[in-house]
Amino acid sequence: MDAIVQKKPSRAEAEAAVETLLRWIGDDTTREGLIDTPSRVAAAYGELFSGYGKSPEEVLGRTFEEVAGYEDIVLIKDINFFSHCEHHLVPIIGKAHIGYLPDRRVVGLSKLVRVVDMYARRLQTQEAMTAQIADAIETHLRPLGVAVVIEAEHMCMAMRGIRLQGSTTMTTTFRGSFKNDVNSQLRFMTMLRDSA
Ligand SMILES: Nc1nc2c(ncn2[C@@H]2O[C@H](COP(=O)(O)OP(=O)(O)OP(=O)(O)O)[C@@H](O)[C@H]2O)c(=O)[nH]1
Ligand SMILES: [Zn+2]
Repeated sequence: MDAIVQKKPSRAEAEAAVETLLRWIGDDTTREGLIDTPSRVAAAYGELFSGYGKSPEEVLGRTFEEVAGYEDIVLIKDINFFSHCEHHLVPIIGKAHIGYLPDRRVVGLSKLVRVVDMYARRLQTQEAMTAQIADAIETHLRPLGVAVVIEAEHMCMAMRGIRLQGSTTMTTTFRGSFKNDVNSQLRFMTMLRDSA
């Protein structure tokens, strides 16, 4: 979901909404500690959800080919991220692992981390985030294959609702050679596990 169709409210409207929520939970928004909270929350949301202002083209637009003929899997693991679930606006805390099989072109390693960061800084489900990262790499890098694994804990399950702490959800997306060739998939999973 890249297109934002609704009109963006003003900063003042956002702050007023936070103030309403604070009153709704039962606190006194005129007390000293809360006076600046609507403004702080608006600023924090700007940072926590800055991923809406970025696009995968921007992040993955620059690729290079001078890799001395390297043509094996590139795997970057343990990319830590914080996101927020789209159902409750509560944190999702996790790690992403990305592998791709280059078709001549590679991308700067930090750009893979930036792609994770961009999608993490939007409201998410874990499944969507996994697929979006794979899509972005597939579309902009055109590798022979891409594999994305995400492991995460959902605070909306730990802090509220079912109140289950310490569980990890794993999602995987395999594209291209990783989807079509079980051996590539196994190799990726083995590299991930063995380097743990
Ligand atoms: N599939 C999926 N579900 C998620 C994710 N994050 C949160 N959820 C779930 O989204 C569901 C929303 O269910 P609802 O019944 O609409 O909302 P709810 O009444 O707040 O649900 P409970 O959490 O069971 O109290 C819950 O089961 C959450 O655990 C995610 O990334 N992927
Ligand atoms: Zn949730």
